[in-house]
Amino acid sequence: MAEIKEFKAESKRLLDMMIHSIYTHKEIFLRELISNASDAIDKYYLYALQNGQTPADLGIRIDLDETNRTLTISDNGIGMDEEELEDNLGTIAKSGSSAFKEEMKKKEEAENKEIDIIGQFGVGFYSAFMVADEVTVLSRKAGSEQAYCWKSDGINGYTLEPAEKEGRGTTIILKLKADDDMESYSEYLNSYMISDLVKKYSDYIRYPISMDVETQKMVEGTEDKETPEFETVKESKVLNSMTPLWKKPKSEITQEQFDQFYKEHFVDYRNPLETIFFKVEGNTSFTALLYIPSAIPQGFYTREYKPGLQLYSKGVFIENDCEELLPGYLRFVKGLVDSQDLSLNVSREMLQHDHQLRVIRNRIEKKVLSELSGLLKTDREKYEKFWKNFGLDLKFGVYNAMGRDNEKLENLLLFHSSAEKKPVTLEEYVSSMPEDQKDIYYISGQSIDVMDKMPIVNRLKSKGFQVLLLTEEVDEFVLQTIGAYKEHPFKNAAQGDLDLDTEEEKEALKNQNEEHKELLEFMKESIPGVSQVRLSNRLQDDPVMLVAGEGLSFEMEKVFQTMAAQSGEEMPPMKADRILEINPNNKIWNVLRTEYAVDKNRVKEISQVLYDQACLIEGFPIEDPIEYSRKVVALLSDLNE
Ligand SMILES: Nc1ncnc2c1ncn2[C@@H]1O[C@H](COP(=O)(O)OP(=O)(O)OP(=O)(O)O)[C@@H](O)[C@H]1O
Repeated sequence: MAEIKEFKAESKRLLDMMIHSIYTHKEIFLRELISNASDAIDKYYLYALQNGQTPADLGIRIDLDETNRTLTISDNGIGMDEEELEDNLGTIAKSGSSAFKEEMKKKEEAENKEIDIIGQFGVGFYSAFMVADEVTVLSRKAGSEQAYCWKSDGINGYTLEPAEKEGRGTTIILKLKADDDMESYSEYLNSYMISDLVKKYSDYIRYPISMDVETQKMVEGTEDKETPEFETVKESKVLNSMTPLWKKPKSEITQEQFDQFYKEHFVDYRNPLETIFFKVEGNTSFTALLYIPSAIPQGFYTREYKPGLQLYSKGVFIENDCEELLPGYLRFVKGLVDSQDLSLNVSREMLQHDHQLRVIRNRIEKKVLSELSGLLKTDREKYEKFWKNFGLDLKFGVYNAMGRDNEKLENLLLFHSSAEKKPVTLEEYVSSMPEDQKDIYYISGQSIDVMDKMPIVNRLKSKGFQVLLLTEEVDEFVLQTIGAYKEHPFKNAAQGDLDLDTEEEKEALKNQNEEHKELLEFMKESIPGVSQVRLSNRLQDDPVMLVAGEGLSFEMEKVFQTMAAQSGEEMPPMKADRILEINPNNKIWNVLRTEYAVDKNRVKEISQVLYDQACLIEGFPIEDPIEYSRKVVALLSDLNE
């Protein structure tokens, strides 16, 4: 009987912690052991080259034995001698791989691109004890005839003794724990489960990982029968695809392969709209394969939608949906990042330094934006398709940045133009402005058609000015955040003074307002809620219009009201200043003037009806519809008198 050696004291504590708390998913034990096997083969590869041997048939094997409840992982890598087994597996957190890397560095052979060691902490091996209550390691070092057997239950120490083994390498046998209420360890004996785990975590390990899997085969000699017979046979199958698509040079990848990869990995049956593939070399080197979907992803607007990119470290899968890799407004981007420079924490489940992530995220952001800007210039139709799906996200990007880095996104924005009858960029708007136009005009509303017919829009159009017709709630906030584009301020056409009149027109209007000051004041007093009633040249044919004062616009008021209603919280009412403008060229103005001399009460009634009408045009509910209807009918009835 071999002598039982104790784990070193600190190792004992670490082991317990390992098994119970470092990893959140028990299944990653397979990833750890496969990564170790792959590292060992890498090391052998180098050893073989240095010793004039030709490495051949390198690979990893998985064997499942239901009867004995064992899962075995074998590799034909470098193997371990007695001392290494003792050192590497008897002391937790002593990584032979990091010692190897140090040595490599010293020899300045680390340049050798073939060597890309995954292990660094010296704890991964122990994850085996999360699923096994006995682990046996049979190992024979390359160049030695003697093998050794290390065995442990993970609690009481380990035994180490000479053993027999054919060929070099390491075989690790896990005796799986018995199933309990919390966990079914038996599932690690299921070949489908193991295939899935290899695909998930170790698909891009560059040596073949093979396993016997059951397949249906036609029984020989039955092919000519009416119903050919089938039998279940076990066949060795390679489970991993080995070379990650993104590790190939761009010139060797077809768009079809990119598309196929997207569809397989990112749950979409459509081809992506755009593929972005790039590598960055430097302090933080990485490869990114990104996609812009051609349609809004399923559940995009629900809480369940998980933004973020897949993260790989040296081809080994680390996590899905890594949000830190993307700014929020690019949450529609799908794809992955693979970096060899990430400082992962011990469990490889979390990233330690957000600095590296920030570097990667900034590069990704820049790249995506420059690709979008290229698309806007070279393929407008495609860009507009993108804009239709994800333009809202870019707008939120502007809004949430609160005026920081406006230049980053402002040139990618599109708004519907009254002149072009299609979306235009701010650059396009400004470059088609007549010389006497100072401001960029916009108006907000529910429908482009309705806004396009609005009196003020017609007025601006008649002067050769185009108007941006905004339909989304966030639009006005976005323009306010930007403030001005190329020194042209944004101006809400339905708000404040537009300063469109000539000096003479301004003078004439001022005089008119002065002359009828008393009537206008009387009207104001008759309408609760308005801050001013005035004559205006803003209107062409229509009798009245409701205009907001400087500050809050009507559309913003509506947005705040909706927000307050949704939150259910008591908020102080956010109200835009209401100004009623009257067209002095409309017949109603004459009526008001005449009636003011004879029947002030009637002027009061007409004023209130006009105000309610202006509210309706602006999309506000009228306060007392019954009263409004009574007044209209009364006024109509008067026509016959
Ligand atoms: N299959 C193997 N063949 C040869 N050596 C191995 C094998 N598995 C483990 N080792 C040795 O045991 C050491 C400890 O392995 P362990 O998985 O605990 O740590 P690591 O791989 O170095 O780091 P990490 O914690 O990042 O996985 C390794 O560094 C390696 O030297």
